[in-house]
Amino acid sequence: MLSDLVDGALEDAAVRREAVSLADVEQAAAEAVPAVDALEALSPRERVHIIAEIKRSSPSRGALAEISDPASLALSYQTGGASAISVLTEQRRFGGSLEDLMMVKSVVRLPVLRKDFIAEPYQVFEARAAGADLVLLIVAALDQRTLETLYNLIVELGMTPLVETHSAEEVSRALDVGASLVGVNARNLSTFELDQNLFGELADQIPSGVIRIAESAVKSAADVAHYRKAGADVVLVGEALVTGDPIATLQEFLDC
Ligand SMILES: O=P(O)(O)OC[C@@H](O)[C@@H](O)c1c[nH]c2ccccc12
Repeated sequence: MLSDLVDGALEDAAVRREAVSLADVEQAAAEAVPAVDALEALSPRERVHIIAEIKRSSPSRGALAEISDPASLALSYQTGGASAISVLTEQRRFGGSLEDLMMVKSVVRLPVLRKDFIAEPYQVFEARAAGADLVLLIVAALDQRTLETLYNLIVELGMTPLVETHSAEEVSRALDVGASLVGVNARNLSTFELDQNLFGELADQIPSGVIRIAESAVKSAADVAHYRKAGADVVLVGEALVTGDPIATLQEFLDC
């Protein structure tokens, strides 16, 4: 499944590249408003930070929400106290687009994450050109050399990489490239299995000074408290926010 998602994302990028060349997208990235400092926005504090996600559907959960106006949902997230916004831009299985990200970026002051299956530089330049401040890199989807190349490019463009892991080995690979924002996804992207204990098992391996993010299936205040206790500085929440009342849910989760 993960390699299908990556292949699909690369095919879609190749189609966009027919319309906008690499040189043009590089130029657009260079001219974009500079990225905001996501590390500062997510730096550990007494309260948990929430990255609030905009996601219409997913291969594991099916259709979640229509979201006809991603900008207004993002504004609700900002009002509710989110520290950053994640926008799924993958089209085939998640129903997102770079246009969603641009609309969101035009209305919020919070840092915005491009959540997609990023595997080549073109997609990183596109992210910056669309206004992204953070870019997701999924360790399981990349060989170490590509991970490093993409990581360095994201940093060169002034953005922050969020490096996603799902095992002890992947955490070491994330740390080897110098990641300062490490996510542990409770969901295995190949089998879709969930393991809510994984974050707690891997958290100790992530040194202090590196921001630790717990991702996926955070559905209740109790889940937030569970991850907080296990050492999460940040939780990334999608489904619970797009299917419920976003402001009330954020406030409840922030009170943990
Ligand atoms: O909707 P949830 O269960 O709250 O999960 C959000 C987020 O963790 C999930 O969307 C996610 C984590 N890593 C990803 C990589 C690609 C696509 C999606 C994801």
